[in-house]
Amino acid sequence: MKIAVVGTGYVGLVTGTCLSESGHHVTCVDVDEKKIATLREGGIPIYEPGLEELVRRNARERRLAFTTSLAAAMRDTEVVFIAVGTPPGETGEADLTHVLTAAEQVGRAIERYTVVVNKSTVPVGSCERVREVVARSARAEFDVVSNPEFLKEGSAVDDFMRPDRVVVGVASERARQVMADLYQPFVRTEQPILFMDPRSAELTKYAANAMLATRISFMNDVAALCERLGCDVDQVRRGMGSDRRIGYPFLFPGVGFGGSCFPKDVRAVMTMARQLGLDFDLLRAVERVNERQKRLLFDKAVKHFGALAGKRCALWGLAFKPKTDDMREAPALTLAQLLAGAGAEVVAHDPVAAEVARPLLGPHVRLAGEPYAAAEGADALFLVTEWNEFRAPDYERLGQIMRGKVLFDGRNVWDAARARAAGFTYFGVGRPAA
Ligand SMILES: NC(=O)c1ccc[n+]([C@@H]2O[C@H](COP(=O)([O-])OP(=O)(O)OC[C@H]3O[C@@H](n4cnc5c(N)ncnc54)[C@H](O)[C@@H]3O)[C@@H](O)[C@H]2O)c1
Ligand SMILES: O=c1ccn([C@@H]2O[C@H](COP(=O)(O)OP(=O)(O)O[C@H]3O[C@H](CO)[C@@H](O)[C@H](O)[C@H]3O)[C@@H](O)[C@H]2O)c(=O)[nH]1
Repeated sequence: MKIAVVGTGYVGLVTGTCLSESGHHVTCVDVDEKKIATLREGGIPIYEPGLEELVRRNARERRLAFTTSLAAAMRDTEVVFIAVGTPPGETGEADLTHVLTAAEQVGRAIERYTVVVNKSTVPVGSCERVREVVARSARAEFDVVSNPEFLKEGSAVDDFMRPDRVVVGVASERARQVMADLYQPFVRTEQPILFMDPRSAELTKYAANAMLATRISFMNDVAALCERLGCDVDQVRRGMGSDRRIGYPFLFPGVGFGGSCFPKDVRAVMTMARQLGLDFDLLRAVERVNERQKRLLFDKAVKHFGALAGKRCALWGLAFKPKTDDMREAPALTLAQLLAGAGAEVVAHDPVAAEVARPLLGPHVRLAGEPYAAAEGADALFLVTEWNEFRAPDYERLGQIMRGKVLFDGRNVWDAARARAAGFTYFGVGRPAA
């Protein structure tokens, strides 16, 4: 099939590349000329494991192309994906400006039967709004389909290639067949394509993210309880997760959830509910717990040190999760700002996200090119993002180069007993004090 993808961000670029990998001819479009130039030169504008190699190969084999011209990308196209950003508007509702602009441009370029697939995360009813906008200028028949994306950053290619399920909200049999053909290579084992009405598909995306965020805030509250009761949240988590009705994923307590999706999608669901006269109290609590959690390591440091002025604090990890350079709503930003605001000297290291983080951190946070360089002379070391290279630190070396011997492990990945045996004061999240 000939496919166009509008928007070459995390979702659009992964979608376009994976579809070309399955043999289709894909043209990715973006208004950002710099992104398109980078892609045309064989680079990729984001860090996503495994993606660059796939982009290069499919481009070389002429199944994947990049352009800033949507009209050119849509020539003879049977399917066009819309994968542009839906940032939160002022009231918390998803801002549809980019989606509707893209829909308008797509409408003008339609010259043959086309399936318009919305992949962006959008409020219920958006599919219908896209249909109305496209209808104003389309010169041929078309259908609009809702196909929310569930990939996670850091494992996006794998998630797309082997999805737990594919959700397709579709009203027409013709479009349903096109979508079934398109996704068939990715659901060859037992994973289903779940066909449903477009409104239900749109809500499924928000409900899934809100549920996952709820699990995380729930565990962060369980961790707080553990600290006060002298329990170990790791053991409680294992005990809970082994119940098949609960399961293990997304039960890790930490420094709060960040990223471009959970915070904005939780807010969007609350706004959607409020506009309908419903109070989604549960999600208000999820958000409140998350705000508290982003401050947790700072509060622990204040409790331990008293005043932080003049203390040197080293941060390992800045990205909102490992294996990405995405800094959107990263908990590290909150921690760095709080520490710097309290007069501490902050030095941070991230293996990938440092350049993206630099302008967001402000002048008071220094970046180090290497983890131990960040820890040099520090009074305390904070683990914020659990990159693999931070998981087994050299405690002896840290003991020699740090000024103080205090560790704040925001992800519970360090061995508390080993750290304490090496003379460190160790604080985790929901782990018992020594
Ligand atoms: N990032 C994720 O992990 C993820 C996962 C699932 C769903 N989503 C959802 O997918 C959507 C896209 O997210 P993202 O993270 O890929 O966004 P992004 O900000 O990384 O990328 C969006 C891209 O769209 C481009 N764009 C905007 N308007 C355009 C237009 N009219 N024509 C062409 N290009 C245009 C922008 O220049 C940008 O490059 C959002 O709704 C998001 O909520 C994101
Ligand atoms: O047990 C856990 C799991 C995650 N997190 C945090 O939660 C945030 C989000 O992590 P993750 O979900 O792995 O990354 P995203 O790329 O934001 O993916 C989420 O958001 C995407 C955009 O909607 C969806 O497509 C995915 O299914 C959904 O997992 C990060 O800050 C993680 O550190 C925890 O604190 N504890």
